[in-house]
Amino acid sequence: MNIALLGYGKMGQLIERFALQRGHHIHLIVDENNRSNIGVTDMEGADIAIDFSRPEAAVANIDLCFEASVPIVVGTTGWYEQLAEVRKKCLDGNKSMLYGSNFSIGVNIFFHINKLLAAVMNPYKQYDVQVEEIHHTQKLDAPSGTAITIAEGIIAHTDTKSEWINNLIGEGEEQIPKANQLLIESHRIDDVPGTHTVLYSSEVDQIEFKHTAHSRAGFALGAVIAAEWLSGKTGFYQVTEMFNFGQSS
Ligand SMILES: NC(=O)C1=CN([C@@H]2O[C@H](COP(=O)(O)OP(=O)(O)OC[C@H]3O[C@@H](n4cnc5c(N)ncnc54)[C@H](OP(=O)(O)O)[C@@H]3O)[C@@H](O)[C@H]2O)C=CC1
Ligand SMILES: O=C(O)C1=N[C@H](C(=O)O)C[C@H](O)C1
Repeated sequence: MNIALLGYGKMGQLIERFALQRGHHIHLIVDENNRSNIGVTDMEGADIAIDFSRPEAAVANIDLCFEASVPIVVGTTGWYEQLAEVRKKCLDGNKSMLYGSNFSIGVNIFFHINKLLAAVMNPYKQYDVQVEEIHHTQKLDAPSGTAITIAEGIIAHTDTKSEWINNLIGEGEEQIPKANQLLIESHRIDDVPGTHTVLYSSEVDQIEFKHTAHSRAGFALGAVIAAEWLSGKTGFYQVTEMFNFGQSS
């Protein structure tokens, strides 16, 4: 495939490496030198675009791909308050898009088991649940997109929780969650690629369910595989739809 890379930072550069390894061609790289001039004609000849840019840039990049009728895989997080609007544009215009807070296979297995675990824990009201995420200090958004997906999976399977709140540790006063609120605690520590933990705590014990990324390689390879999966499809997809781990909701 001819790939347009929208964003050429830590992830964009790694995605280029995996894409070349898998026999793809990099058709266009949008970086700080050319991003103010990119238009529909620059997208001509691209079979697919992969966006790993910045929260405030993602939606404009998606719009450009819709206008150019180039399918787009979006890994950028921090723009999900506009998700419903983007989904409508995609479906109304008969365009093609796949997005996901995390493209690694390990985290997608984690997402699946997280929902099963939440359903198992639901009757045991003596346990309170919390999500923790740790990322490098350059991360722009908090909580991480992955932590939001985890929290949504728990809320969907837990009677007592109806919304999440976030405390970014070290940044201002911490909120105390109400009984219906699921706390996501965010920590920023140099060089951490991404660690997510779900904790169920009672007076007598604690259950911890944890995923630790050792590098960004799983995210980058997953994004290239997602582009291959989206190729030839029309519609609006989430990364979780690429996997079939058996019964889930
Ligand atoms: N879904 C997943 O599996 C994963 C998602 N992510 C997400 O991907 C995003 C990028 O992460 P990462 O690569 O680590 O971040 P980086 O900051 O290393 O790279 C982002 C790059 O995008 C550039 N950029 C800014 N504006 C635009 C624009 N309008 N068009 C194209 N590029 C632009 C930035 O340039 P400049 O610095 O000049 O602004 C920067 O080079 C984040 O939102 C992160 O949360 C990260 C890992 C995995
Ligand atoms: O910014 C990052 O680095 C990451 N962002 C994604 C997120 O917000 O969940 C995925 C991964 O954890 C790394």
